[in-house]
Order: sequence, then C-alpha cells, then structure tokens
Amino acid sequence: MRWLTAGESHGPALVAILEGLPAGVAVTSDDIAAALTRRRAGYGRGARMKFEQDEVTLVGGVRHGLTQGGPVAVEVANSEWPKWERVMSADPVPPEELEGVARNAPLTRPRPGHADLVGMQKYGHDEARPVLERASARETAARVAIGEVARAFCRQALGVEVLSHVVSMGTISVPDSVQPEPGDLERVDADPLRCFHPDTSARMVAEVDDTRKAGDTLGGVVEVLAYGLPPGLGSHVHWDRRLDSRLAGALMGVQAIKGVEIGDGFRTAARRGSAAHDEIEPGPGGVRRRSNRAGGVEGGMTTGDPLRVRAAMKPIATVPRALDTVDVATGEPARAHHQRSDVTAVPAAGVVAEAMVALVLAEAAVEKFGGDSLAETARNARAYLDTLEIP
Ligand SMILES: Cc1cc2nc3c(=O)[nH]c(=O)nc-3n(C[C@H](O)[C@H](O)[C@H](O)COP(=O)(O)O)c2cc1C
Ligand SMILES: C=C(O[C@@H]1CC(C(=O)O)=C[C@@H](OP(=O)(O)O)[C@H]1O)C(=O)O
Repeated sequence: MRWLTAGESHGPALVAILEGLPAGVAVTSDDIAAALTRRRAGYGRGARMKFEQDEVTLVGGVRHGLTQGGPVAVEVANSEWPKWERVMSADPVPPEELEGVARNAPLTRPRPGHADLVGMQKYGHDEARPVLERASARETAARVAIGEVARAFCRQALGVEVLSHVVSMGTISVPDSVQPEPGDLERVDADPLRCFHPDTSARMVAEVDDTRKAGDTLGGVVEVLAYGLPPGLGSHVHWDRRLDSRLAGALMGVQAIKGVEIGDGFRTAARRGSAAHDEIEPGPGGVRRRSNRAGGVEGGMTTGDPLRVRAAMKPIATVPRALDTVDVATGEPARAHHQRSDVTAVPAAGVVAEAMVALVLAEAAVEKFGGDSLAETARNARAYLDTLEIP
C-alpha cells in the first residue's frame, strides 16, 4: 500500500491518492466529509476553521460506494480559494483590495518554530509563502480523507476500531486510567476538546481561554487506541517492518508532533522489569496477557490487546504576541509575521493521528493477509486466527 498528498494550504484544493487496498470496501464521500468535520472541530482553533468548508470529491477508485481495487483518489477543495487567488498571485495587489484576507506582500519575517526560515534557506526562497503553503497542517485534511478509507477497510476486514482522545493540554492532564472504548467515540467527539474526562476538559477549556487572552498558544498530548487487532501485524525480523517503528514514523510525520510513546512508553523506563511487562496466563481460546502496559505491541508486532499510542504536540508556532525574529529582507531584528492562527490544535491532531494509525494498520493488514477483495482479506484473516487456538 502507498499514499501521497499534494496541494497548498491556500491553493484551490488538496488531493490524496491511496493505492493498494482491496476491492469491496464500502466508503462514500459523505463518510470522508464526516471525518473532515471531526478534524475541523475542537475548542481553540482559529477563524479559518469557522468560515472554510472542506468540499470532498471522490475522483477515482470508488464506484457505487465500493472501492474497485484501483487507486482511490480524493480531492478536498478549499472553499476560500476565490478569496486567496489574488493573494497567491505573482502581481502585487493593493491591500485594500484583499478585504483583510491577507497581504500578498513578501513574508520576510520568519516565525520561530514554523518551517519558514529553514525552508527558505533550503529551497532558495526569499520569503516564507512558498514554504508555509506546504508546511501548513491544512495538508492533514488530505491525510484524514484517505485515512477514513483505511479505517473503513480495517473495520470491515478485521473488525478493528480506531479512536483517539486528548490526554493533556499544556500542563493539565487526564488521569492515566481514562481510556475510552469504541462505543465512547461520540462522547469524545462531543466534548469541546475531545477529552474523555469532563472535569479535566472544563479545566482545559479555561486554560485555552487564559492562553488566548495572554496572546499565547498551547500544545498537548493525544492518545490513539485501536481495538480488535489480531496478533501479528508488523514483524520482529527487520527494523523497518516493526509496527512500533512504522507507527512512530507516521505520527512524527504529523506537523508539530515532537514525541511518540507506545503503551506506557517513557513511564516503563523507570520501572523494574517485574512491574513493566505483561504476564501471560491461560485464557479464552488459548492465552492472554494480564495487563497491557506494552500498549498492544511486542517485538514490533501487535499482540492482540488494544493498541495504545500517544503523540505529543508542541504549542502552535504562530504566537499572537509575536516572537523575535529577523527580517531577512533587511537583516534587522523584527517581530515574526502573524495574521491569525489556532491557539491550540491538539483535538484536531488526535483525528489526524487516528488517520495515520489507520493507514499504518491497513498497510500491515494487507501485508499479512493479502487479498484482492475485502471478502478474501477477511477470509484469510479468519483462517489465520483459527490457527492460533492453543489446545
Ligand atoms: C491540526 C494542526 C493545526 C495547526 N495549526 C497551526 C496554526 O494555526 N498555526 C501554526 O503556526 N502552526 C499550526 N500547526 C503546526 C504547524 O503546521 C507546524 O508547527 C509547522 O508545520 C512546522 O513543523 P514542525 O512543528 O513539525 O517543526 C498546526 C498543526 C496541526 C497538526
Ligand atoms: C487550515 C488549516 O489549518 C491551518 C494550519 C496552519 C499551520 O500553520 O499549520 C495555520 C492556519 O492556517 P492560516 O494561516 O491560513 O490561518 C490553520 O488554520 C486546517 O487544519 O484545515
């Protein structure tokens, strides 16, 4: 399986292609639009999320609501494009003609923490526009679109459900015992911060409000959970086939994610071995583990217990109380450019992280079970599971 995205943040559209899924996966543009709606939600996002719509078109690979076996191509149009067409043009436009959308003057005051400065150096640009257009997390809309197709495959072939929740916002965290199950996803999505602990959520909302008033921004941590996985996705035999390595790479590939933890992760490092591992005992259908500190991965393979992965997001780089920088046109100290931005996007990052996990799991499932049709994949998975019964 492979996938690619293209398109600029303020361009006409984003596109994504997902290749290698079997035929027969039921998915519609409404399913994808619903996933994109989840990504746009979340307290603390900026003005753009309110007025822009994601316009989804399934361009190829799906007919009468079913994948056909060929590449699935999705377009997510930016409804704001008519306003941005002039901002993005090469000709100077008088600011009053842009109705407060943005200036099309060169952006020469790079933001610390964004891709602006090093992107300009590396690609030889004298301003940040061409860099930020592709660095922007607007691109994650395209990933969520194909992630939804991967999620549908995981659910329909294997009965796997992927969900996420926000576990911390700044310094405020939910208790470690909070772990939503598939039936809880609607409640998670209904919370303003996609937090599954109402008391903590209320404190997080207050923290977002305080941060906004202070002209500042926030990061946090999301947890992705996947239920219903078979043992044995991924492999111990080579580093790039390990599922934990692939999950970490996929999640670190999301804008602003700075750390990934599988299971108890960094907390495990502080424990003695006797308190760190998951003891094995006889159980229904053979064996089971007494606990799931490992987060559902051992030796780079799923164990069959729920997968638990966390991703840490740094605070938004476009700080309204703008940070110090240098105007690269003059070489003089300056304040970083700022027009608008999110105070925090941690709830949205959870939805993006779900998409990345679904893509990695779908790829690992296709590798393990093969199948050119969904029915064939499901049949192969059932036959494999039948072999696992220990007498
Ligand atoms: C869903 C989402 C929304 C984001 N919104 C913003 C934003 O409004 N302003 C901003 O400066 N950065 C935002 N970011 C983070 C930047 O895209 C990211 O910091 C930038 O691409 C630089 O990459 P790096 O943080 O991985 O170094 C967002 C990230 C995500 C995942
Ligand atoms: C547009 C999205 O996120 C954007 C991600 C982003 C960034 O710098 O990453 C900056 C902001 O865009 P703008 O500078 O146009 O206000 C966010 O709104 C989106 O998630 O759909």
